[in-house]
Amino acid sequence: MRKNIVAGNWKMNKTLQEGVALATELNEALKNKTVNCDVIIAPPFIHLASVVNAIDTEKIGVSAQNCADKPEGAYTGEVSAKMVASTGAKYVIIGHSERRTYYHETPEILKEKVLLALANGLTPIFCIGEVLAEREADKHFEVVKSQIEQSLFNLSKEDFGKLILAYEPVWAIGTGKTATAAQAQEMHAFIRKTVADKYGKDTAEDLSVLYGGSCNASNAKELFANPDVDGGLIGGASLSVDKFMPIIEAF
Ligand SMILES: O=C[C@H](O)COP(=O)(O)O
Repeated sequence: MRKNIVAGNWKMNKTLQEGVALATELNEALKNKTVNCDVIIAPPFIHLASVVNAIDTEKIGVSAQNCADKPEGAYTGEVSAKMVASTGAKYVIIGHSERRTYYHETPEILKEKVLLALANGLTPIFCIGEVLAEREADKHFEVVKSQIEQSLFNLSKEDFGKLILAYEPVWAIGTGKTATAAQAQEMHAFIRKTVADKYGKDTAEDLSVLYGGSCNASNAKELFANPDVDGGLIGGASLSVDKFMPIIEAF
């Protein structure tokens, strides 16, 4: 079902102690509050179980930032979707541009990760988005469509309906350069239409599509006010409760 969602991707930040402290502080801040969105945090793998134990997971969902493209076995250093699920985490970010760029994750690899996440009961938060050169060449719609087609259009309608998508223009990530509300709305509407053409209007209307890229307390309200923007995937501004709470409260 389509929901408003604010998700914080901590990336490679915070020691275990700092991460548990941040999660605990957020939990306190949300304790007696009614908010108009689901809240998710995505700490590093090694924090997952401790964070799950430190918070009320009915109020804050926990996500991994990645999972392996293999179910189990001799893959040194990898963490499987099954292991992620065993910590109590319910979500996993897949296809973040940092994984695509720095770790050379291809559409085929991402396709496997999505299948394994779903098979283990995790909700994938699947990231898509163009780099600056692609936007400047007016190829951003084509690029985003092909990212969706290549890694997700093998899914059944039922499985596709379990996904969350996150549109993150790569040029806006960590740069302080946010997409305008109009640019975000235009792309989110395009994403929904792409999904509708393949799976039908009902699936597209039920899908939550988040925006990510320098989203913060000052621009969240304007971004989230768009009809096709269902929330945000927040990096830098999710690393302190003072910065993250106003984004949650932008709904
Ligand atoms: O996953 C989060 C995004 O990459 C956005 O990061 P940012 O808010 O630091 O730009």
